[in-house]
Amino acid sequence: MAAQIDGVFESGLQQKIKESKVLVVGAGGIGCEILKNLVLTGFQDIEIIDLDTIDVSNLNRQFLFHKEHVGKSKANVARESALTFNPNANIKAYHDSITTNNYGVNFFQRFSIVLNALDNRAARSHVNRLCLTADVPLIESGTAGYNGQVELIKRGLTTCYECFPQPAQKTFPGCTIRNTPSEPIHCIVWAKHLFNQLFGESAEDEDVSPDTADPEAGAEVGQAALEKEANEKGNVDRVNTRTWAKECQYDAEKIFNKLFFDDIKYLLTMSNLWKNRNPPKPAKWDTVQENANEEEDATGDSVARDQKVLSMVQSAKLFADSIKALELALGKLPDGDHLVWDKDDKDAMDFVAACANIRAQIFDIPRKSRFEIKSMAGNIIPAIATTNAITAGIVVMRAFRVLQQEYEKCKTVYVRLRVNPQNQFIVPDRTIIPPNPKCYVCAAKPEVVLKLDTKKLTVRELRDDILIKTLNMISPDVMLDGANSIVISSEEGETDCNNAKTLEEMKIVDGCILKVDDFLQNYELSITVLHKDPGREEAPFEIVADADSLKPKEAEEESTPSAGSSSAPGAADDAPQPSTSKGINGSANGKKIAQIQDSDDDLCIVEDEEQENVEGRPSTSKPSTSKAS
Ligand SMILES: Nc1ncnc2c1ncn2[C@@H]1O[C@H](COP(=O)(O)OP(=O)(O)OP(=O)(O)O)[C@@H](O)[C@H]1O
Ligand SMILES: [Zn+2]
Repeated sequence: MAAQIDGVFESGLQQKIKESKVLVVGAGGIGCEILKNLVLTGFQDIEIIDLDTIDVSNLNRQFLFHKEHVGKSKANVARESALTFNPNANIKAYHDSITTNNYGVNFFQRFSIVLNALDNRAARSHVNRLCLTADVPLIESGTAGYNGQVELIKRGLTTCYECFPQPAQKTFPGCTIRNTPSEPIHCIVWAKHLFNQLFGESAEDEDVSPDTADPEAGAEVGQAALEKEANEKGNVDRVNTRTWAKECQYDAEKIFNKLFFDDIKYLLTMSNLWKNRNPPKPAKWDTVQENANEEEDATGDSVARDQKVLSMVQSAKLFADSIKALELALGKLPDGDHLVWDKDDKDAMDFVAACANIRAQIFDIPRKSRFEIKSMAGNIIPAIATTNAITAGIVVMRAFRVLQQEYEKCKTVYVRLRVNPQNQFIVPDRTIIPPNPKCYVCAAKPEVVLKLDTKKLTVRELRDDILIKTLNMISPDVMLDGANSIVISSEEGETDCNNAKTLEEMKIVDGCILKVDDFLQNYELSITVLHKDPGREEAPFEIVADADSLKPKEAEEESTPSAGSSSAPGAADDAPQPSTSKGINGSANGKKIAQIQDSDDDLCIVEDEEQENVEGRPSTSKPSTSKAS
C-alpha cells in the first residue's frame, strides 16, 4: 500500500510506525475508522478492545461490520475486517471492558501509544488514569454530530482528561422526578427508573413512588398522608415494586392503576406541593378505556408511528403491550437476572415512551413523540459518519507526531461544521495547555473537597454516587485519616455492615479527611469532607477540585492565576457546559465556538509547520466529554 512506499512518509516515520505497538480502546464509530487507518498506514502491531457486540444500528457507519456480523463481538469482527486490508498486520482483539482488572498498568505499559475511541466518561477517565500512571501517551477523541475533537494527553506535558471540571451530567432532584415533574424530561427519567424497578437492576435512588421525605411537602404532611392512606385502605402496601408486579403477574391494568391513580391520589394528599402548582389528575384504566373506541389505533408503519404523539388511550395500549413483552423477556432469563434498558430495544423503548406520556398527561406536561422521547432518553446526538472519519484521520496523524516525539505539534484539534473566518473547519488550539497543578487526578498529590450532608449521606451513597459515578473510580478503598478505620473496602462483603450508616455515624464529620485508593487505577485521592445542609433543589453533594476556590472572596482576588490552574484561560468558561453527557466539550458551547472562530490559527492541521496564532486564545483547556459514535 502507498503508505509503505519509501518517500511517502518523512524519513524515519515509516520505521517508527512498523516498530510501534498501539492499543485502540473502542471499536465503534471512531474505533473502526482508526483501525482501518492504522492498518493502511503500515502499523503492524495493534490491539483493540471493545466490550460490545454489533447492533443493526451500527451498520450505517461502522463500516467494518456487515449484516451477517450482527450479534458478534465488535473487536473480533473489526480485527477480521481490518486484516483484509492488510493481512500482514498483527491484530489482537479483546471482547472485554477496558475497566476490568485484566488491563492494569502492566498491560498499558506495553504500548507505544493508546488511542481512545470510547463513548463514556467512566471508561475515558479510567484509561486516562492508567495511561498517566504507565506514562504512555494517550490520544483522546470524540464526536458529537458535526463536531469532533482530538487531543493528546501526555503526563507532565498536557492537561489530562480530568484536569478541569467536566460539565455536570444533568441529573434531577429525586423529589422532582417522584413528586413534582414539570418538564417532559422529568417524566422520561421517571419512566426509565420505572423500567429498572420492574424489569431491570433496581437502584435505591431510582424509586418511582411518591417521596414522603420531600422537604417541600413537610415531613409531617407526608407522614400524615401516609397514615391517612393507611386508615383508608387498612394497610399501606409498601412492598418492593418488582415483587408486587410479579405477584400480580404483571397485570397491566393493576400496574396502571397503582402508578397512575393510587400513587397520584397519594401525591395529592401532600397538599403543600400543590399550593403553587397545578395538581396532577389521577388516571384510571377503566376511564381511559372508555375513550378507546374513539381513538385510532397507534399501530402502522414504524416511521409514522415514531413521529406521532400518542394520545392517552394509545399510550395505555402501548403500556399494556410492552409490559407483556418485557415480562416475557424477563421470564426467559435465569432466576435473579434482569433486563437492561436500551433505547434500541423496541419493547423497552415503547414502555418508556408510553409511561412518560401517561405521566406527562397527568401532570399537564406536553407529550412527546416516540422519536423525541428516544432522543431524550438516550441522550442522542446523531452520529455523522464523515465527522468520525475526519476525526479518526486526525487521531492517526497525531499518532505519527507522537511517534516522532513532536509533542509540541500535538495541539488539541476541533472539527467544525462551518469554517471560521480563517476558512478553517479543522481548527487547532493555539497552544498546548499544560496540566492543571490542582487536578484531582494528575497533580502530585490529588485532593478534593467534598461538601455534603454528613448526617444524611450514607456510606453506600459515598461509594456508588460519589466515588464511582462521579469520580469515576472502579473499586475504591476508603480509610478515615487519623482514625485508621476502614470505611469502604474493595474486598467484596468486607465492609457491607457500614453501607447503610451515615457518614456521621462512621465519625466522618466536618473537616475529616478520607484517604481513597483505587488499586485498579493506581489512583490515590485525599478527600476533605465539609458538612452542608442541602436545600430541596440542591444537589446532595458538591465536589470542589480546587481547595483554594473555597477561600473567602478577598483572599481569592489576591491570588494570581497561574497558567494551567483552574483559572487558566478556558477553564472558567468551561464550567457551565451543555448538560448532555455526550455533548462535546468546548464545542456544543456557543461561547467556546466563538473563541475558536476568533482565532487566527494554523491554516490546516495537516501542514507540518503550524503557524502560531497571533490573535486567538487557547480555545479550551478541557478534555473531551464527547461520544465516539
Ligand atoms: N469500558 C469499555 N471497554 C471497552 N469498550 C468500551 C467501553 N465502554 C464503551 N466501549 C465501546 O466504545 C465504543 C464507542 O463507540 P460508539 O460511540 O460508536 O458507540 P456505539 O454503541 O457503537 O454507537 P451508539 O451508541 O451510537 O449506538 C462502543 O463500541 C462501546 O462498546
Ligand atoms: Zn489532570
